[in-house]
Amino acid sequence: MSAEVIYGKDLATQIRQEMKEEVASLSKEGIHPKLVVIIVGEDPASQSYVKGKQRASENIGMESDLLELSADTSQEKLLETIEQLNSDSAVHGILVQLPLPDQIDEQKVIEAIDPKKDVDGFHPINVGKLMTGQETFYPCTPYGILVMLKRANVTIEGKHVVVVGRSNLVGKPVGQLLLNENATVTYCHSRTKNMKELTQQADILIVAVGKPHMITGEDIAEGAVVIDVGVNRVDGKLTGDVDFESASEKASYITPVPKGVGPMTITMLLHNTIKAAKWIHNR
Ligand SMILES: NC(=O)C1=CN([C@@H]2O[C@H](COP(=O)(O)OP(=O)(O)OC[C@H]3O[C@@H](n4cnc5c(N)ncnc54)[C@H](OP(=O)(O)O)[C@@H]3O)[C@@H](O)[C@H]2O)C=CC1
Ligand SMILES: Nc1nc(=O)c2c([nH]1)NC[C@@H]1CN(c3ccc(C(=O)N[C@@H](CCC(=O)O)C(=O)O)cc3)C=[N+]21
Repeated sequence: MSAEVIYGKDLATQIRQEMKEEVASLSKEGIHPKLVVIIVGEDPASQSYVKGKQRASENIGMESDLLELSADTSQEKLLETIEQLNSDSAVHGILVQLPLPDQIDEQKVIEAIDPKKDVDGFHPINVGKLMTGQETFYPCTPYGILVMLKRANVTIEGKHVVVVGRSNLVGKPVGQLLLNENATVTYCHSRTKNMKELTQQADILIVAVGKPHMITGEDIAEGAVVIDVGVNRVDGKLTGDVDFESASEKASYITPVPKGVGPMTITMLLHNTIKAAKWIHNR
């Protein structure tokens, strides 16, 4: 079998066009969705992601600010900045780019963001809502994966989903989101034994680890759907956690890196910001 490639990039372009129209129509009613991204320090990868987020917001006519804080910013200063944005009614979404420098407690920062402006969906209140199946902001990467699967007409209900990786950012929430869609979910992580036996049983395999090409054609079943979340820079080029060449010979659907999950992550961030603005205005 030769896999059909799910290009998140093309889907993202399509969805962003729809969002552009929505932003324009909200604007006529005096609602101007606005996102603020905070970045602490000068990590080049983080800089590149936040630039992408800025560009995407501007392209759909959404207001977006970037606050660049120096690498030695104190936790107190960052919390103060978040507090100001929480009370600024023109701001609907707040995203603090992770990871943060060592002097800052990531969990404290996440908990400082008003849950109604938490467009990453990382606040414990929103995590709890996702877990209990309530309407909330879904974390952008998991939500993007769900939308990709749905638009490719992949059935989720009753399927065995194997998630490799259990971070709070990606692995755990993507499993929860697909459990809510009635999948049967298995998580693998660094202490998992016989991982290959598990990945080979997956109808849908989601890989979010950060190790280039750790999953190959050998690790998957014939006809599996393979979602590659990994973004690794190898010799200056982006590559995923999945060896695309060998995996695409066996998979039924596969996502590439780049142009796969990444552009969908940004798209869902914009979606969540529009949702935040609509909620505040009871729309
Ligand atoms: N495309 C996109 O939009 C996004 C892409 N990413 C990318 O996705 C990848 C994962 O990100 P993130 O979840 O934040 O990463 P983390 O480093 O937070 O988590 C990595 C996970 O992989 C597990 N792991 C590590 N080694 C192995 C192994 N040998 N076998 C099985 N599991 C292993 C870890 O297990 P344990 O818990 O036991 O340590 C951990 O749960 C990265 O490449 C990142 O750049 C991230 C966010 C968005
Ligand atoms: N608070 C927070 N929220 C995040 O959502 C968050 C974060 N911190 N920290 C880092 C990770 C990583 N992440 C990506 C987003 C887009 C691409 C993306 O668009 N990638 C393009 C390529 C971009 C390029 O060329 O550099 C692609 O895969 O095609 C990748 C990775 C969001 N993250």
